[in-house]
Amino acid sequence: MTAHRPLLIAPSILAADFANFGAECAAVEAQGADWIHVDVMDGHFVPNISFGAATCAAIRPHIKGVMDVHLMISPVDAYIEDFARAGADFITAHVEAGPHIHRTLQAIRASGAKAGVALNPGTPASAVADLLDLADLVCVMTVNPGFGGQKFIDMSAKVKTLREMIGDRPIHIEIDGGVDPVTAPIVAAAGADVLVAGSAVFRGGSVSDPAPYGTNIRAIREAVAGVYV
Ligand SMILES: O=C(CO)[C@H](O)[C@H](O)COP(=O)(O)O
Ligand SMILES: [Fe+2]
Repeated sequence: MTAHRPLLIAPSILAADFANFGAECAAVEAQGADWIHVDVMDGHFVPNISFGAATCAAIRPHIKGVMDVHLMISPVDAYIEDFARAGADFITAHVEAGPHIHRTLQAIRASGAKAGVALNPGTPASAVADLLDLADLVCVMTVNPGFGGQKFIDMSAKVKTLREMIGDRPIHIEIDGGVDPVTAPIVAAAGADVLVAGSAVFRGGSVSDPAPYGTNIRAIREAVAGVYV
């Protein structure tokens, strides 16, 4: 099912120290993070405001690997170039964010970034059926977007459906929301290969004491080791 790709852990800096993003990104990468997940919220598509493209550009030099930008904004298209210029490797937009997600994914790829499409918990897998040729990543939300630290909503049936729909295409299935060592195996067994985790990674650590980040990342990896094959 997923044997051809490694399981990737993408800490969400929504749970990091906002006054210290650059150092937090470097610290969590040094502790074993595969990607850095960056949550952009506009107070309109979701009921919370986080930060925008200028913050992404500021943290980019502190990230050695992949910067994975999750846009919880509407409209999207006018801002794609800003996030691409900020150095996003993946730009993910929500299927619910507007009437023209197909055009949005085209625009993301045209910007040079890889294109992701996100699904809220209430949106079925079928919503991306005609988008897979334009997508490098499908993000399955396991919380209603807008806040970190929420309780996991089991979307494993949707993940299984997506994995079948995707087949052999090189498209990541990313899980976002409430991922920890208890919930990670549920979605990894269903076919997800990128796990976003904010609270469960940053809990207990800090830039001056980053070792807990590594412990928390390893705990998630060890929890999925038996089921991710
Ligand atoms: O997109 C998000 C919220 O809308 C965050 O990426 C997500 O909530 C991660 O945080 P946590 O692991 O604490 O749930
Ligand atoms: Fe996110």
